[in-house]
Amino acid sequence: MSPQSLTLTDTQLAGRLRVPGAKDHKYTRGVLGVWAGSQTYPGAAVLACAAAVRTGVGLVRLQAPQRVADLVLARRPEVVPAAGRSQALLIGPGISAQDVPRAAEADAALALALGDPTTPPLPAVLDAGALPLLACRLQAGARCWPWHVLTPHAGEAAVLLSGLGRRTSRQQVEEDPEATVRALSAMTGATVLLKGNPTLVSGEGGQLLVRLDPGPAWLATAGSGDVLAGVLGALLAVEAASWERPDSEVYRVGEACVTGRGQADAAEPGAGSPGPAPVDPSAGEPQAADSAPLLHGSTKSVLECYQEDISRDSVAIPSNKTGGVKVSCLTGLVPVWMHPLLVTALGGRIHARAADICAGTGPGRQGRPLAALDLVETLPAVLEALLEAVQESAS
Ligand SMILES: NC(=O)C1=CN([C@@H]2O[C@H](COP(=O)(O)OP(=O)(O)OC[C@H]3O[C@@H](n4cnc5c(N)ncnc54)[C@H](O)[C@@H]3O)[C@@H](O)[C@H]2O)[C@@H](O)CC1
Ligand SMILES: Nc1ncnc2c1ncn2[C@@H]1O[C@H](COP(=O)(O)OP(=O)(O)O)[C@@H](O)[C@H]1O
Repeated sequence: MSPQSLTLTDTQLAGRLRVPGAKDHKYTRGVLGVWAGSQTYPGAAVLACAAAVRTGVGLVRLQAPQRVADLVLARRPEVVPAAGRSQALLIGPGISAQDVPRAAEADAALALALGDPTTPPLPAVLDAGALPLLACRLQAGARCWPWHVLTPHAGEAAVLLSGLGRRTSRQQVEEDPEATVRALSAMTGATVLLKGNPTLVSGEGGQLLVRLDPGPAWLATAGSGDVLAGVLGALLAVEAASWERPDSEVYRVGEACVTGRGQADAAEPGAGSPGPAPVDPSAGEPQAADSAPLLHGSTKSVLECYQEDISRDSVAIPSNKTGGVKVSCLTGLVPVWMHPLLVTALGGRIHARAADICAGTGPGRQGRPLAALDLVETLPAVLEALLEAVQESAS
């Protein structure tokens, strides 16, 4: 694949949003495990957890020192300050290497997110204090997968690149953010959102780049990146939860991988290709042609989709079922390997739109200062507007 730069509309991005169905409960809507906040930076955990809750995840679990947990609960009593199974992780806001015990906890969570030969990786947002820890683990031989979303600002990107052996200054990152974000994606294997103006997302080893509307410069305020991390964490958890449903897209992709269905669609991209036949959830597990390792609808099956040497261009699926809307992207079909990029870009877009509302910016309007917590309270309205846009484009 040659390097590509994608332009994605709000409606295309919003197609990745999921509306809960009648049979959903909190565990099917996504559980996010958060390692954020420390004695020095307790507020980062408040902002990240509140943002995740307001983005619409089923449950947020927090692993943090008591004082941090107390502050989070005072603001968001929905958060559960205890360990348990999570479908996605958010690691790093408000954690620094100087706080050695707290950094060690984050590092243990990072090991969980990265997986090992016996345990598959988990989708995870790796922000702030998680990034230097990641550099060490990558130097020791670990590798990210596309559902690891890194969210450095220019300073953190410089430290991360340097930690990976490419000595880079913050100034160099700011001079060439595109080269930086592509290099980080290539060197880590992750999806990378480089914050700032511009805000750029790169995936597929740096081959794909999305340039996002950065939002107003009022966003340059303490904690707004922690809010973005919470939004992204929630989106990943919702996405990962959907993999466990027998009628999910990934379940269907798994079927396409095993049976070869879907390849014909890719040969004739666009123009309303129907994609693999829908799975009838009432019919029990669909039968695969050979063995059915990809049909369990779990994180493992998603991992196998990436690990199998499938022809990437041939695994195309009809996009998201939100209201039966087709989210056309490039060809009218959204290949599974583009999902992390789209979900990450969607998070960035939600964040920027929330900022526009809070700051009151728009054509000819300079707006007003915003505070990071204001962004959080605006998130439901942003999500509602995006979902409405998807519905309108379908009708
Ligand atoms: N209320 C809170 O608890 C807050 C906690 N925060 C946490 O504070 C910790 C330290 O965060 P910092 O970002 O200040 O990192 P640092 O203080 O470690 O800054 C690292 C370097 O990056 C540069 N830098 C900082 N922001 C930049 C940007 N947006 N673009 C380019 N360069 C930039 C700085 O000049 C510095 O050279 C993180 O864990 C973060 O999550 C911040 O999010 C602020 C709010
Ligand atoms: N000049 C700017 N224009 C638009 N957005 C900006 C600008 N500067 C920073 N931002 C955005 O503000 C957020 C700041 O995040 P970050 O640097 O992590 O702050 P914090 O660590 O305080 O949360 C990012 O989303 C970034 O893209």
